[in-house]
Order: sequence, then structure tokens, then C-alpha cells
Amino acid sequence: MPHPFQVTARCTTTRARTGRLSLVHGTVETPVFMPVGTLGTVKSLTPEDLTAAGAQIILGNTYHLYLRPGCDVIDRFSGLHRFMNWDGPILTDSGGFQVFSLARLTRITEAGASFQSHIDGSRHLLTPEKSIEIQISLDSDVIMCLDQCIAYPAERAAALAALEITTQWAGRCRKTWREQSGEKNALFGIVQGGMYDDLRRMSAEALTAMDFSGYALGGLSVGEPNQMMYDVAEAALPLLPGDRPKYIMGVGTPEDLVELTARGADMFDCVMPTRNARNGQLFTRRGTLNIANSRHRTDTAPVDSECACYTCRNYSRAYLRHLYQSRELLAYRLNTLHNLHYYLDLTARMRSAIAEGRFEAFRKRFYADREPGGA
Ligand SMILES: CNc1nc2c(CCNCc3ccccc3)c3nc(N)[nH]c(=O)c3cc2[nH]1
Repeated sequence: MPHPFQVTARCTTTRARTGRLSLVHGTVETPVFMPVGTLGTVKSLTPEDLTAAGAQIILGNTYHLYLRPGCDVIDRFSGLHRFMNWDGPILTDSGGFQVFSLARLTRITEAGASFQSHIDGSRHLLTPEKSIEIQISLDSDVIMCLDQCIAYPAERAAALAALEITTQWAGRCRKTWREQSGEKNALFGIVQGGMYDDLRRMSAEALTAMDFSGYALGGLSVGEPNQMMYDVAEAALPLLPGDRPKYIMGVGTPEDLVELTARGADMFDCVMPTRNARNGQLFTRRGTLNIANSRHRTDTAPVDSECACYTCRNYSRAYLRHLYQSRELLAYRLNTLHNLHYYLDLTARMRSAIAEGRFEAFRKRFYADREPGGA
């Protein structure tokens, strides 16, 4: 299929832009935040909840789903959509990052990543070909190349070695994708290179030459200072083709989404809205608040008086604090519904601001609303 992305509006004073990504299971308006659904579920939410909250595309994960429930189970449903009853677009990560961050006794060779399952200790070899085959069997709309994410800090030589393996694997991924999926779904290359601008340029040029449907910046949000992440993204994003979507993996806070959209990024994923919800940290326009704090004990107001989500329309901070203190299951669901709505609404407001030529005003207001001590 011709590459599936077109830019629909551009900011004149920053690199922010809106775009449209046409995928097999639907169209995605960018900038977009993609809720993480590691094990075929965005924890505590149904697909109807996700749609009501404004989710356009969700994330699945090759590593997790391959280990449990296993591809043979998902094959019975012809893919992840029917298995989890989500009929919108799905992006699957290739498993590289999860092997490094979750598995034990991982060994990387040119062949692939050999590792021990964090579930039962069984040994596996994840090759570029295998990762693409699993993502095709998941019927993923956006497939990610298998890559090697380098930790932070990393010596230049280690960053170079990881990007060379990543580049070699990208070629093998593209070959398998062309042979086995007929290019039906989109395939994204992942730029590595640590915090070294010259290595990032080398990686971006090598992947651009292979002509992918879209490109991701990997190797960020791995413990580096925030400003360093912004600087690496600022230097690397313009090296990628302007007519292809640019995805920054594992990012980030609301501020990160605003700052990286301003630098030209189109797609984001992060566990923060869902994970922090389960830890009682709620996002609002004024900043974050911790619902366990005793100051909310008798507060009859919603989390955020300007929020239109189900939680804010129906429940008070006092009730949410009570549920959280009681470790009631409903606490996780209501907190997650709110946080996900906040992230999805933030990206929807950015899309409108860019389309209407007022992104800088939006960015100023975003910071002006935030109270120093949080919400
Ligand atoms: C949090 N910081 C961070 N995350 C990164 C990820 C994973 C992105 N999230 C995908 C996901 C999908 C389903 C379930 C859970 C997570 C990366 N993935 C790849 N392939 N390569 C990276 O360099 C890379 C770098 C990252 N930094």
C-alpha cells in the first residue's frame, strides 16, 4: 500500500503538525496518544471505555503475548482484534525493549535476542523474522522492527554496536514484512544511537534509505535528563522524512507530549496515565495530585472541575480517596478512566490548536494553568 500518512496542517512558528494515518482498521488523527494494552487489555478498561475516552489506536506487545497466551491461542481469532474485541487500529511493539527490560539472561547476537521467559524461565530466541511473523499473526496495523534499545548512559562504542545490529535487523524485518504480509500493514523503523547526534544521524539515514511507512525514535525515556531527551529529539526528528509519521516510544509526561509535538513528533505511548492511576496519581490542568493525600478527605469537588470525563462528572475527590484508601477495585477503574481521558483530551486539544494556527498560544496557556505545587 502507498505510505499511509498525510500532513493536514502545520504550525508556522514550531515544527508541530497535524496528520492523518490511514490504517487497515481505521484512520488515526495525529498528534496521537496511544494507550498501552500490554496483555491485550488496557488495565481495568473495556474497549467501549477506550472509545468513549477518545482512544483511536492502542498498543499491544509481541514479547508478552507470545509468552502468554501464546500465538496459537490468538491465531484461533485471526488476530488480536477479535481476541480482545477492539476493532480499531493496534500498534504492536517488536519485543526488543521488553526482552531487555523484563526477561532474564538475555544474550544479543546478530541472529537475535535469546532470553529466559520472566514467567516460567523457558528459553527463547526472538529473531527479526520471528518478531515480524508474530506481529503479522496478531494482525497488527502498525508493526515495529526488532531493535536493540541501549540503556542510558552508554559508551559511544556500545551505542554504535547497538545501532549497527538495529540497522541490520531492520533490513531483515523489512524483507520478512514484504514477503509475508504483502505490505498490507504499516512497518516502522526504529532509530537508535543513544544520546549521540552523529550516531542518530547515521541510524536515521540508514533507515530512511530502506523506505519505511513511518519511523520511531527509540532509546529515549530510559533515564536520561528530560532536556537531553528534548535535545536528541530536536536534532533527530528533522532527519526523518517529513511525509512519514514520527513516533517517540515510551514518552511521556503531559509536558513531554507538548514539547515533543512542538519539535515535530506525531505519535506517543506511555504507561504513565494507566500506571500512575493505579498508584493514586491523577493528572489535571493544574498539575498532578495524589488522591491518597488527606487534604482530599472531605473534598466534595471532582478531580478537575474542567474535566468532562465519566469520573469527574459523577464522583468527588472524597469518594475517590475513600476507594483508593480501601484498595477497592473501582478506584483503579475510575482513576484510569480519568487519567486516560486527560491524555487523550490533551492530544485532541493540541490537534485543534495546530489546525487553527494557535499552537503557541495553546502551549503558553498549558504552562500558565499549572500551579507550582501541583493540583
Ligand atoms: C518507557 N520508556 C521507553 N519505552 C520504550 C519502548 C517501549 C515503548 N512502549 C511499548 C509498549 C507496548 C506495549 C506494552 C508496553 C510497552 C521502546 N520500544 C522499542 N522497541 N525500542 C525502544 O528503543 C524503546 C524505548 C523506550 N523507552
